[in-house]
Amino acid sequence: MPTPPNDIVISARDVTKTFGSTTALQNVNLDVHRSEMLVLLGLSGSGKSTLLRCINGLHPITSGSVTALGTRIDSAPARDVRELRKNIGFIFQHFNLVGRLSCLENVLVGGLGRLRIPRYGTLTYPKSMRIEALNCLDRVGLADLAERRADTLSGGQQQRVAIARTLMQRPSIVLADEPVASLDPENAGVVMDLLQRVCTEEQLTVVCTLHQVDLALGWAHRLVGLRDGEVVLDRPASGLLREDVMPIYQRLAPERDALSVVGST
Ligand SMILES: Nc1ncnc2c1ncn2[C@@H]1O[C@H](COP(=O)(O)OP(=O)(O)OP(=O)(O)O)[C@@H](O)[C@H]1O
Repeated sequence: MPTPPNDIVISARDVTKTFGSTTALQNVNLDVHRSEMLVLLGLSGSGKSTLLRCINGLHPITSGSVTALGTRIDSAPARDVRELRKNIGFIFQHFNLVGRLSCLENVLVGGLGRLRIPRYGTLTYPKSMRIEALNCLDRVGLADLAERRADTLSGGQQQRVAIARTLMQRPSIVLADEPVASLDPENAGVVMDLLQRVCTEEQLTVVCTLHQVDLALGWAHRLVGLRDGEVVLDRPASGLLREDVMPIYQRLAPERDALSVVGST
């Protein structure tokens, strides 16, 4: 059954982004639906991270339009973009936790956007937020490590704390830039499981960049392939095979190109 248009939470229209003489994105069109887990694939330099950063307004686009949660990021007043960003979580390859803080306080930082004044130290946060943060840690299976310094955790555990911090932000959209690139295969699976769970159980929309095709096929609802800044593959993951995806990593002459761009879900 086709998804109703009002279920679209991110919409990119003819997005082009240049850095000087480099064209990082070229006429990208993409609609992402509520509760969809979309994985962006492509060679290094194909534009995956740039697209994520254009979606949350970290990179101003050169032309086209980007709408997220009903706000035109490319033309909205800065204040509206700041409000929108509170609804967009970002997960980084290197976790970006504050190593000397406890896991609980790192998670509490995710809720700072809801407070008028900054807090320093777990006990300065309202009790309701401390309970919520503990609950977020519990959802990633790490409640028992709440008091541990973040820099004593393994990489996989740190990424789970980063996901808990994002949940504490109560976002509608989660952007994840190579969230498993620093992890071993087992921990990568755990993190992908968590991202998929927040997507389906909490109705969040996840857009995630990956280099591992097998992880994308295993966990994504939809795969989008970029090549030289252009969308060259856009298919539901269900029924998709590795060999359907691999051509995005080849640089073929256009007349020999095995890919045909397929419309979204
Ligand atoms: N801030 C920047 N200044 C100049 N050029 C940039 C900047 N950010 C990205 N680029 C260029 O834009 C292109 C796309 O880069 P991007 O980082 O989006 O690719 P990617 O697919 O995410 O790569 P990777 O998989 O290695 O992270 C590259 O040619 C890159 O050098």
